[in-house]
Amino acid sequence: MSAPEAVLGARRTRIKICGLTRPQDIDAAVTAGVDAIGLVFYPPSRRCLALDQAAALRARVPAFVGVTALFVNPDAQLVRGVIDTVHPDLLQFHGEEPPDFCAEFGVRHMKAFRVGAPGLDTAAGLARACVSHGQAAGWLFDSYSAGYGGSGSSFDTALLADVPRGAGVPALILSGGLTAETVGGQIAALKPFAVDVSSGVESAPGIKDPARIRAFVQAVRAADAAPGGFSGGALAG
Ligand SMILES: O=C(O)c1ccccc1NCC(=O)[C@H](O)[C@H](O)COP(=O)(O)O
Repeated sequence: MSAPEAVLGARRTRIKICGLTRPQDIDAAVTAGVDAIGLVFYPPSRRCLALDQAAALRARVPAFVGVTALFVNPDAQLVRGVIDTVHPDLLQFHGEEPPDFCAEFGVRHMKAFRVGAPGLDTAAGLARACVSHGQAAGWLFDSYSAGYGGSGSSFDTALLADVPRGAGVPALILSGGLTAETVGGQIAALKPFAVDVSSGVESAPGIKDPARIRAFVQAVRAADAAPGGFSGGALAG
C-alpha cells in the first residue's frame, strides 16, 4: 500500500448494480454499500422501466449514491425525457452511439463496449474505439451478447490489454457475467476502477437478491483488502 493509502486508508473498487426494478432492491443495494444504481431504458430488456417507475425508484436513492440511466441506440427524445424526469447523475450508452451523440445532452456519460463485437474483437480495435470516446467519464466493458447486455456472460479480458489507463483517461469499469465468486479474481488481475453487475445478483431478470448483493459487495471489499489490492484503475497510471 502506498504512503497516501497508508495514511488515508485503503481506497476501494467502486460498485454499480444495474437493472433494478423494485423499491426493496434499491434499499438492499444502498444498505449493502454500492456506489451506483443502474436503471434500464431499453424496451426489449426485461429490466426496462417506465419513466414514472424510474422516477419513483430514483427518489429512494440517497445522496452520495449515483443513479445511471442506461440506453441502447436511443433516440434523443427518450434520453431527454429520462433526463427531465429521472434526473440521472450519469448516462450509459450501451449500443453503437457515436461520440457526439453521447456528449450532446450535457450530462456526463459512460460508453459501453461489447468486447467481441465486430471491430471490438481485437485489442487494437478495442483501444481505437475507446480513444474515439475520449469525452466519456468511464469506459464500461461488457460481453458481446444478442440482447446487448445484462446477459450474465463474460468475455476474454486479455482483449483489454491495449486500453489506455491512467490519470486524465476515462475510468475502466468491468462488467459481463461477474459474480461474488469471480469478481475478486478479476479485481486482482485487472484493477478496474469499478465493477458492474446485474445477473450475478439476481434470482430472476430484474429481481435482485439481497443476499447475493451483500455477497458481491463483500467479495469486492475482500479483494481490495488483499495484498496488492485496489490500485485505482484509471487513476493508477
Ligand atoms: O441489464 C440489461 O437488461 C441490459 C440490456 C441491454 C443493454 C445493457 C443492459 N445492462 C447493462 C449493464 O450495465 C449490465 O450490468 C451489464 O451488461 C452486465 O450484465 P450482467 O452480465 O448480467 O452482469
